[in-house]
Amino acid sequence: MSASSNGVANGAGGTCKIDLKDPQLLKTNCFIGGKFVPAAKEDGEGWFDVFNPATGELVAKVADGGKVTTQQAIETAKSAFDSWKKLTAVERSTILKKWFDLIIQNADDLGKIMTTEQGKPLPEAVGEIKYGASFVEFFAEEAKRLYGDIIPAGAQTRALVIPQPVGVCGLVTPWNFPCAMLTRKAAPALAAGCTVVCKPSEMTPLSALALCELAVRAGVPAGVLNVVPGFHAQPIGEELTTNPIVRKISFTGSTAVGKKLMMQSSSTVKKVSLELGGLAPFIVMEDANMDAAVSGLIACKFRNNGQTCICANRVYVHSSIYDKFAEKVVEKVKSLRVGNGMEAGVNLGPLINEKAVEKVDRHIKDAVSKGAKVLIGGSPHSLGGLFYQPTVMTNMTDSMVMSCEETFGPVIGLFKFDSEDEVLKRANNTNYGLASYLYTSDLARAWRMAEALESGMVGLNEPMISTATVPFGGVKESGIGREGSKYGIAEYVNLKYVLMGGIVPSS
Ligand SMILES: NC(=O)c1ccc[n+]([C@@H]2O[C@H](COP(=O)([O-])OP(=O)(O)OC[C@H]3O[C@@H](n4cnc5c(N)ncnc54)[C@H](O)[C@@H]3O)[C@@H](O)[C@H]2O)c1
Ligand SMILES: O=CCCC(=O)O
Repeated sequence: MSASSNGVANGAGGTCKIDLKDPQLLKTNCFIGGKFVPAAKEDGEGWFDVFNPATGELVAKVADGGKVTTQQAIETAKSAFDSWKKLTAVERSTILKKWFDLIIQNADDLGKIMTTEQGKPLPEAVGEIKYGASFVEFFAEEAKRLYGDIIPAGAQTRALVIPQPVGVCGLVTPWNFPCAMLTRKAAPALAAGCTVVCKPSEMTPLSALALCELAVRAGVPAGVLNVVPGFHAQPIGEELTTNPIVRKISFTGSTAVGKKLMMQSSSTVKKVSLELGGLAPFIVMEDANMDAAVSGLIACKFRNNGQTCICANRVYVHSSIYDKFAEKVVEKVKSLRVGNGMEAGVNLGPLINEKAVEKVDRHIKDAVSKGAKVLIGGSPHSLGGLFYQPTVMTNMTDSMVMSCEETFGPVIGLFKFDSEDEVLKRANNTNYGLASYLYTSDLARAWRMAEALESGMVGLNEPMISTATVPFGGVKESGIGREGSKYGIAEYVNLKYVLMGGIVPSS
């Protein structure tokens, strides 16, 4: 079956038309060698459905790539690597800046595509497009600052260190930030001189493909950026991780899949970066500015309806302020509006799929069965479908699933604690270590606790920690490597050491 020219085809549950200023941004084929092409014959030349999580309508039928399509993309990226790496940093930077400009110019359309396939409210989707674009801008600049070193050596020698692009990179990205997770990888890779093959989530391939259309317009040469969408992730992932041409895998997604890709990548000893799951503790000390902590928690927890890897998952509140804090949080949650993200005034869209709804429901039921008290919400929303009520629970204990499993939904569970030592122990008692949040007015305590928290990132009296300029990433089973900042481009280079001899010292 083939998609119609605007990418919209008839589905049993109705179809969904996206009202775009530029309909050419809605692409449904694979993007290989600078062209939108069907999946390979050997992969069946099939299509898979992308649904709108708010309405259940079919948004588009997208080319269903597999192993052979991925092989073709890898070969294409390999051919493009030779000339792309030879461009000067300024030449690559100029192209990336053009891509950035086009993403910003088309932010409204890109936001509509994202809201339609992912569900987040339109203003939040447009916000993600701008956030995603900021990685392209940042790394366009950073391309020009990929410095090497000269190290003093012997009397007649000098040791040189040259950063060189690693080669073809396989980038695997999730559905929760379909634009920013891709640009956070592709922009530094391209800036460093690498070429890439991306596999977006099967739930949100349209955002990735729209970025490709803009890359063509920006002058990104054919084969430098390739995207293979596919319903079955495994064959694409297997090819990316075992094909010897691919020299680097960068993955964002669940810890379980990250471990698998890391293991698969070991057969060809690839460089690996992993941005995985989190279980962020959000700690409110007795000396915190309570209103700031409440607002911070709402911003942090409900970003993307709780479906963000750095969302607070365990909220620890000092026993002396616990009841008041809970009351204030409930007041704020009452004002959150749930609905279709295309409607004005909506704060929380749908969850991504049935599995996500079941997980949220399971976490709440587990907590309630062990003594938690639901102050607001606690069940699916009356809108039905994938909508869930924003929920606040008290009386949380460490025996509940929410204390050790990522919820990825709009649920706040408040855990009581009595001392700094106790809360640090409980916060660190997990294999995850992505983000932590701490609210306190005591500067010495802020330093002490920030240093003691076992996570790659800490928000100190601050819930919104992500920007292109800082190193994003986790410790323990939350990941390896950093994205964003000067450290983000380092993930896409190998350092070559050259010993230069024959230097005759001046007399
Ligand atoms: N640390 C971070 O920066 C970060 C950012 C966003 C999301 N996440 C995490 O991602 C998870 C949610 O995303 P998700 O549900 O899309 O995760 P997921 O692991 O199910 O999927 C992520 C991507 O991997 C693909 N995939 C799944 N199985 C694969 C396989 N066998 N081989 C190759 N690719 C495979 C999926 O199709 C998707 O493209 C959460 O755990 C969240 O915390 C982490
Ligand atoms: O889901 C995790 C990534 C979101 C972010 O970059 O802040």
